[in-house]
Amino acid sequence: MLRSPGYHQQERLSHTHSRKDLAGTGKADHRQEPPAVRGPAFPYFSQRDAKFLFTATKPEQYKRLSNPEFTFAGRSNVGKSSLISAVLRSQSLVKTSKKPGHTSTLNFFGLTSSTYPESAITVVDMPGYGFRSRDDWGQFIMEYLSTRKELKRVFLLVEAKVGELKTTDLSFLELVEHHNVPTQLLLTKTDKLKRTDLNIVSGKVLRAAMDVAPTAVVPEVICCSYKTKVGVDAIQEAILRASGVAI
Ligand SMILES: Nc1nc2c(ncn2[C@@H]2O[C@H](COP(=O)(O)OP(=O)(O)OP(=O)(O)O)[C@@H](O)[C@H]2O)c(=O)[nH]1
Ligand SMILES: [Mg+2]
Repeated sequence: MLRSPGYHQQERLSHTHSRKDLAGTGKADHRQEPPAVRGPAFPYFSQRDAKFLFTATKPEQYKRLSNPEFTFAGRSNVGKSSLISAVLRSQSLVKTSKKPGHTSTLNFFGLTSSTYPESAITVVDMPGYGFRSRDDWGQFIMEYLSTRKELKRVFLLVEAKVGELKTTDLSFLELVEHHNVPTQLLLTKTDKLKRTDLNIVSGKVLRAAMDVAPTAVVPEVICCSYKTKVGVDAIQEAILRASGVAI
């Protein structure tokens, strides 16, 4: 059972769009604030350095870790690696590229410091599905999602400007529903969209995801941008709350 208890009881985060918002007046908060990542999770993340743990292209290569694991998934070029580098506050460690299909292995990262030499959480960067993805990637994803006991939550990234879930996203959601993996939508590159459009897109995407994966999908979208750093604090907070780390 991979579901984290009580995830649905999360407090409302800034830059998030909950199911309640969608049914209501559309007064969700999507302010594009200046690049300041100073939410309640900031002390935890700022006191630790990102550390590359290992890389994997097949299940035998990913080691067992006792820490809760958070995996960033989504179509190629949606901004997974960029967002991880912002969340972990390490631009040099996580490689990004303008070209889709850049990340080609499953890359595992931890957070450590001299005071806390053992990382308490793991963040995983997935290769994108869709454009230029490997033929056997679907099988690899399936094995990872179905067997990885450490997996606490998947963040499924959808580019705000695309404005909808593609067939590959829907297939991915069917998988997480089948394997009962809590999955939270991140609407990315929100700097490219007007706030009013963002409200509409958040609602549309969340409803579509919940139709396919009503049990797995966390009923709250985080709107984020690597460029402006909006929503990075909300992702950090979601990670710590789902891990049971006190903040
Ligand atoms: N405008 C804007 N561009 C972004 C943002 N996040 C990422 N990008 C750009 O989008 C491109 C792809 O970013 P990556 O982080 O490498 O995307 P990815 O999902 O890891 O891609 P793959 O590894 O190929 O699957 C890069 O050129 C980034 O600079 C954002 O928030 N806003
Ligand atoms: Mg990448």
